[in-house]
Amino acid sequence: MDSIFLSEVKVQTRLGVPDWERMTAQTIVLDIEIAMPHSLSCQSDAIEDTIDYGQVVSRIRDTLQQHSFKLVEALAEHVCQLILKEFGAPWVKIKVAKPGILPGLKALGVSIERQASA
Ligand SMILES: Nc1nc2c(c(=O)[nH]1)N=C([C@H](O)[C@@H](O)CO)CN2
Repeated sequence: MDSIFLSEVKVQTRLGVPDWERMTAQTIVLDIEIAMPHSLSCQSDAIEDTIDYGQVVSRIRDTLQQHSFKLVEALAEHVCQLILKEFGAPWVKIKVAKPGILPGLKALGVSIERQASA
């Protein structure tokens, strides 16, 4: 399986269980792996034959600016479903990290993976 990876993508979004936390945007960090539907672009050298990672990042920033979530789990699911449906990926794995939330640790969050439904 060929895949695209996006490491430590910083995104501004409103996220958190308490209402006050969702009143202003905070920085979250995403690590994303996206399976490619095929490996055609390796031979064709054409952007049309692959998932354009620049468009993926742009779409994620756009949707997370418009939406607000309480849980990192719900945010991760939203981004997974967007990538599967809008970019035709067969599989995606996402790690969502919230840095600097609790004292004594660098970041916390979730990692989920999803497959496109048949
Ligand atoms: N499993 C989770 N636990 C918690 C979350 C979450 O998104 N998933 N969020 C919070 C709060 O938003 C916290 O990060 C800041 O007040 C607590 N636990």
